[in-house]
Amino acid sequence: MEFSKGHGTENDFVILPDPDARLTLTSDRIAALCDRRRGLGADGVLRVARTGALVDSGLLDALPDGTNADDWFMDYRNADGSIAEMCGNGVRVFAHYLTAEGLESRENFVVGSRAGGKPVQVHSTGPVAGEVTVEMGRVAQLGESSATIDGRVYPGIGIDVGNPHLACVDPNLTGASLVALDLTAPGYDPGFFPQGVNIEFLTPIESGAVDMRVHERGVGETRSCGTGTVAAAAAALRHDGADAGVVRVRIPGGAVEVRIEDEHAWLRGPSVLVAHGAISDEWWSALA
Ligand SMILES: N[C@H](CCC[C@H](N)C(=O)O)C(=O)O
Repeated sequence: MEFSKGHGTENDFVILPDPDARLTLTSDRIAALCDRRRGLGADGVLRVARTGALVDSGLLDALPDGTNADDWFMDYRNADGSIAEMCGNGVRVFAHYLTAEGLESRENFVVGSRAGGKPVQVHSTGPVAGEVTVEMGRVAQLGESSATIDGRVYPGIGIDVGNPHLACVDPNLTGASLVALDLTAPGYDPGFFPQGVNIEFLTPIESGAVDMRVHERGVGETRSCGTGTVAAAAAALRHDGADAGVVRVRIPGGAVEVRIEDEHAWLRGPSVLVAHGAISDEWWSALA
């Protein structure tokens, strides 16, 4: 079974080419594949399938808004096997993979996701390095909530980027003190986020940039979260009394640029394709 491995600012993914959506992606198989000891290791899995094939196989109830049957669809799974609506770093790696592998010849096209069609612009696409801008769509604020670490409360703002986020801007944080935070299991209000939540901790904007770390729903702390950088940028602009602007978001895995205008966001950043190989069919079949 063919696979590729790639990452966007060190948020890493196993890519499974499956145009006709024939693979059975149980949560046990995804969790085993993402396990960094018993599997290949990754923060998530990107199945590469035609949107129409996912509808025909019953994996999608209907074509998501902004997509057509022939579009490639990013069928994203978190490392714990759960399904998430959207993955911003994943769309960049997905678009880079499609163009580097010759599955897509256009520079501008739409990637399907459970949060709808995401228009992408592939600025560069080599066999290893790529650079992509994703039109992330609408960014909606959900109201104030908070996260906790070791009993300390971090006020934040709930933000919907297609998936749920709690972005906590802390004026007392610096890049250095951000590194010291224990992000093993930050607390949040399950009443406010009944489907779980991705939690970002960040500094206020200084010289057009913020520093951010993230604890991802279904994964744990990752070196980067694309939808999380969008939530962070929106929260940082709100902290400064603005609702539009360009923010450079520095994460442990690198840096991306987020532009927000009229409650819509664009995410620009790198993608790296690390490897291509084969997963043992016997190993895969033996998993439930
Ligand atoms: N863990 C997220 C999905 C992956 C998001 C992240 N990897 C990104 O790049 O946006 C969730 O359950 O909503």
